[in-house]
Amino acid sequence: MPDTGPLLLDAGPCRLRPLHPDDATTLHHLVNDWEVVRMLSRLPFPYPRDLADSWIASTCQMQADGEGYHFAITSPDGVFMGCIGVRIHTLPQVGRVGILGYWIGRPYWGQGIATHAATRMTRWALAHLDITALHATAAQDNPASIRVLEHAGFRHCGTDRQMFTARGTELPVARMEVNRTDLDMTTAPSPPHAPRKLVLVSAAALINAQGHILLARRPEGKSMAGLWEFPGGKVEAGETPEAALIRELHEELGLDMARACLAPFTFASHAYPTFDLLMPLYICRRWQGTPTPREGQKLAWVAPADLRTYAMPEADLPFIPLLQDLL
Ligand SMILES: Nc1nc2c([nH]c(=O)n2[C@H]2C[C@H](O)[C@@H](COP(=O)(O)OP(=O)(O)OP(=O)(O)O)O2)c(=O)[nH]1
Ligand SMILES: [Mg+2]
Repeated sequence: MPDTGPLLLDAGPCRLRPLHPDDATTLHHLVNDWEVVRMLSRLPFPYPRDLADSWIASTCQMQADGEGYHFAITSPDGVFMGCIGVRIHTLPQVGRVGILGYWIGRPYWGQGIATHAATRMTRWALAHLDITALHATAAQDNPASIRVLEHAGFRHCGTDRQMFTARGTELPVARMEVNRTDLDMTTAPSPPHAPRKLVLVSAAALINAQGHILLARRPEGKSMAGLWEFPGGKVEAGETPEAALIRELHEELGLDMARACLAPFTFASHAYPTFDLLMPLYICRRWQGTPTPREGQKLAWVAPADLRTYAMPEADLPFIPLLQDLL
């Protein structure tokens, strides 16, 4: 089951919350509009009233099964304005991806609501769901929707043709995609020709009595959100790598430990698109306290054989066989 946390999200001037059966009347009133439906590939026009009920029921089931996460888009005082959702698909070679879809009722067009909702949903989905990327399509004659996706961080990755049920025909669509690296590039742009930055990070493989390793999921809002990492953080000016790690493990997990409990194991040296990472990894088997997520991160004790099932930052991948050999 993915880590979905409380499914109530702030998205600038709007809120996202799960759909409930009481939404059906308003949802039907807003979506049964030719100007809305003609841009949505799978919806019929007219949109039957009972389809609103069965759709809402199916979103609850999809969420319970971990197959889709659908939200009502509301104003801060709860006025229903549209829907947004992610459906999980497993693609050959690529693995699990989310398919983003949304619509806004016509009275609420032109206020940037779709952009706020899609931006928040994209960040949430990549931080909380076990997917490698989000995909979306938009009809080529719907430039407003293409712009929404661009603002949310999606890049164009081709064109296709898709059936539009309401229009009774196939139409050309823009295919768009965003992954975690794309988001990091848009949130931390570096000027062209800026010198590359070397970032020094200390990290720990905490190993418990069962020989399991503690991984932490980087929370929404941080770079690489949604990837599982070894707890730790950046070495600050004037700090030794060990002092930085002791400080980070206290700040992030509430643990206390002695310098002598940190055994240097190996290091990562990795060129990310926007910086170079140098990261010593220490082994630690003794500490005081129980690891407690203090920064909203999810924690998991992972058997060495299962490490590959957790999506990790690229720099960490060489650690996996070394830790499996050690343990
Ligand atoms: N802690 C940790 N960071 C990693 C790992 N692999 C990896 O590429 N990194 C990268 C992600 C970040 O770019 C950087 C660590 O930065 P961070 O955001 O965790 O730093 P921090 O804990 O000091 O947090 P902040 O105050 O800067 O937000 O190193 C890893 O296994 N553990
Ligand atoms: Mg950190």
